[in-house]
Amino acid sequence: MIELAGLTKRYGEKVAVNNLTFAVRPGMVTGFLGPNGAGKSTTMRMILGLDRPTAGDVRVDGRPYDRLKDPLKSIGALLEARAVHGGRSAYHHLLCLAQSNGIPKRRVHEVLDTVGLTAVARKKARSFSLGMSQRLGIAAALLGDPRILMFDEPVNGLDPEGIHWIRTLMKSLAAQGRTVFVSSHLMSEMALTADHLVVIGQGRLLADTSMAGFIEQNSRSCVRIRTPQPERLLDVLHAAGITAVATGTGAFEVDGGKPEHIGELAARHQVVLHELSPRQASLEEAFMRLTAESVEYHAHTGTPPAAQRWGDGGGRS
Ligand SMILES: Nc1ncnc2c1ncn2[C@@H]1O[C@H](COP(=O)(O)OP(=O)(O)OP(=O)(O)O)[C@@H](O)[C@H]1O
Repeated sequence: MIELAGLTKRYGEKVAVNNLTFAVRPGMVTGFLGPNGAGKSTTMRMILGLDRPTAGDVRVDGRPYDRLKDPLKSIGALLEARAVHGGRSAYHHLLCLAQSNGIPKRRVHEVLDTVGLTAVARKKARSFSLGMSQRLGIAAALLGDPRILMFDEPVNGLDPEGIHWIRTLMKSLAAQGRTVFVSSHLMSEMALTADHLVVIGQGRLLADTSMAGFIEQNSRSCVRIRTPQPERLLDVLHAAGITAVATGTGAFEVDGGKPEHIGELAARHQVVLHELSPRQASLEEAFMRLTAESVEYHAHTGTPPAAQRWGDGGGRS
């Protein structure tokens, strides 16, 4: 378990992490989500004692990191995949780590096998691709057989096979009862991996929720309608107790409506429809709405907020 209480980090005027309180529990994958610059890496560095909090407290298995007896046996972390001595082979990198932490040599062979690097174990780390470096970083995290694992953006720059491998590994580590804490700025990735979500923006806690709860709250659907008889349609819908909102592009949207229900109503009242399409808000869009206020650097696309709310799956003339 990792516990944060009022954790805060300032760099001069900048508040990178602002009064974070939450717990990361065992037996599940907890996704740590936030836009770029939200404070994820700073939080993870404080968990590992690499950055000193300005205020608050963080504990790993009930203790501050620097009071852990065998840190690598309590928590393993991948923060920066390329932070390896490039002139060393994968085998020697892991062997040095094992020897300086009282970890038996056989674990080096075991973790090389787990991450699929046995065949290239004697090659210099500087010749490794990003995917191989990520695997080596994960092997180092697993070396002490820790109950807690922490990965900072582990799928960045990986090909689909590498992404699938990391996803499967994280789930299997959680299924073994371990605590798995993984950061990402992609909701779509977390939706496939995490059981629990902690969302931050500008250093503040925005959500601490189960993935299932987040999906249930944010997977609302709507129906998009276009008609050459808008006034008639609105009257028919209004009489049926249905609220339609104009999108500003000549179409209407009914939040949570069913297309068959609206289509039948329109047919019964002889209203001509040119479009009747169900739409689903994606989790990525729900995440963007949640963090919209806290994104530091917006890209100005010129797209109006109403059009960004729902997936634009075509149908626009
Ligand atoms: N050593 C530092 N000195 C000054 N400011 C810093 C330092 N480290 C981080 N920051 C600032 O703190 C904020 C949080 O940064 P952090 O790297 O923790 O965010 P992040 O969520 O990990 O972002 P990303 O997804 O881009 O990696 C940013 O505004 C960053 O510029």
